[in-house]
Amino acid sequence: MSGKKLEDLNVASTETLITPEALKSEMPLSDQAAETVANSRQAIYDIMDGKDHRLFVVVGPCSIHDVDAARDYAKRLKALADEVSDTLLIVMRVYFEKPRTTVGWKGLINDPHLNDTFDIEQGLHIGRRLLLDINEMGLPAATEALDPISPQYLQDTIAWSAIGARTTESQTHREMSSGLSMAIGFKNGTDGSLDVAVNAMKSVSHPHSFLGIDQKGQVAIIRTKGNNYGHAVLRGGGGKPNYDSVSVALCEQALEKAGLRKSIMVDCSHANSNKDPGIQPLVMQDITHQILEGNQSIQGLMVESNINWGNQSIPEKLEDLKYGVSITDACIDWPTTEKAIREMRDKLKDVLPKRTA
Ligand SMILES: O=C[C@H](O)[C@H](O)COP(=O)(O)O
Ligand SMILES: C=C(OP(=O)(O)O)C(=O)O
Repeated sequence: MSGKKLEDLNVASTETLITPEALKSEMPLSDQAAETVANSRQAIYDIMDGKDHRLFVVVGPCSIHDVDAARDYAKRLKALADEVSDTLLIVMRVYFEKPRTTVGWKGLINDPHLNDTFDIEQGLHIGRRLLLDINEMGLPAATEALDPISPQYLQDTIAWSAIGARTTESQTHREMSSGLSMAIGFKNGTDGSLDVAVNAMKSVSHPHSFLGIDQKGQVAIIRTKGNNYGHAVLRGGGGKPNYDSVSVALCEQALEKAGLRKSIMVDCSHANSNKDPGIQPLVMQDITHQILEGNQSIQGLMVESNINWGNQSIPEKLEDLKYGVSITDACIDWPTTEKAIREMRDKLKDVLPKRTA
C-alpha cells in the first residue's frame, strides 16, 4: 500500500452534523403546522389537477437572512392570504439556499451569521424553527431545494419546492425531486431554454435509485416512486422575458408534445423583470390579462417581495443592515405587494371559478 495521500487533498476539514431524526425530535412539527403543510400541498395538487380554480402565488423575500423580519413579513402575508383566499392560494417564499452564478452568500443554512463562519448546524436549527412558526400561523412555505441533503431535515415543513435555473438540468436534483413529497416547479435555464425544464418534468415522473442519507444520517440507497406534480416555471433568460402570451403558448405546445400536464408558473422576477423589482407588478398585470383573455395553463405565480424595497450588500458591520431589505435580489416592498395582489384578486375573482367549471 502506497503511503502517498491521494484523497481529500483539497478538503480542509469535516465535521459531523446532527441527524435529521435528532433535529426533528428537538423541533417537532405541531399538529397545527402539519395540517398547514398537508392541506396546502393538497390544494396545490388540486390546482394542478384543475379541481381548485385558484392560482397559487409563491411570494416573499428573495432570501431570508433575518428571522425576525421574516416573521414580521409572514404576519402581514397571512392577513393578506386570508383576505384573497377565495381566488389566490398564497404561499410564502422561505428561501434558505441560494444558488450563485459565481460566489456570494449562499443563504441562511450555509452561513446563518452572514460572516463566513458557515455554521450549518445552527443554520438548520434557525431555518427549521422559522418554518415551524410560519406553518403554525397557518401560512404555507415554499423553498428552493438546492442542497440534496437538506430536504431530509426540512421537507416536512414545505408545501412547494423549486428547482432553480442553474440546477434544473442536474441529474442529482431530478433524482431528489422524484422523491420529494410536494409539487415541484422547474425553472427554465438561465439562457432561457425550456427544454431543460421539460426534460426535468419527464425525468422526475419516473422512479430513481441514488445515493443519499436516511433519517438517521446513514448513507443510503434512496429508491423513489416518482413525482407526478412537476411543472414548468417561466423565469425568462438569455436577456429576454418569457411571460408573454406567445412564450406561454410555446411552453404549452412543448409540454403537450412531451405528453406532460400543461401546468405553468410564471416567475415575475429574475429575467422576467430584468431584475428590476418595479417590473414585477407589470408582469402580474400581464398575467392577469392573459387569464382574463382565456389562458388555461397558468396556474402559479412567483413574486420576490420584502418589507422594504430593493436590495443591499452585506455591510462590514452587520448592525448597519437595513431592516426588511433583501441581501440577494431586489424585491418589491410590502405596500406594492399588497396592492398588486389585491388588484389581481379583484380582477380574477369572478373569472377563475369559470376556468374549471
Ligand atoms: O435569486 C437569486 C439570484 O438571482 C441567484 O441566486 C443568482 O444570484 P447571483 O447571480 O447574484 O449569484
Ligand atoms: C435563484 C432563483 O431563481 P432562478 O433559479 O430562476 O435564478 C430564485 O428564485 O431564488
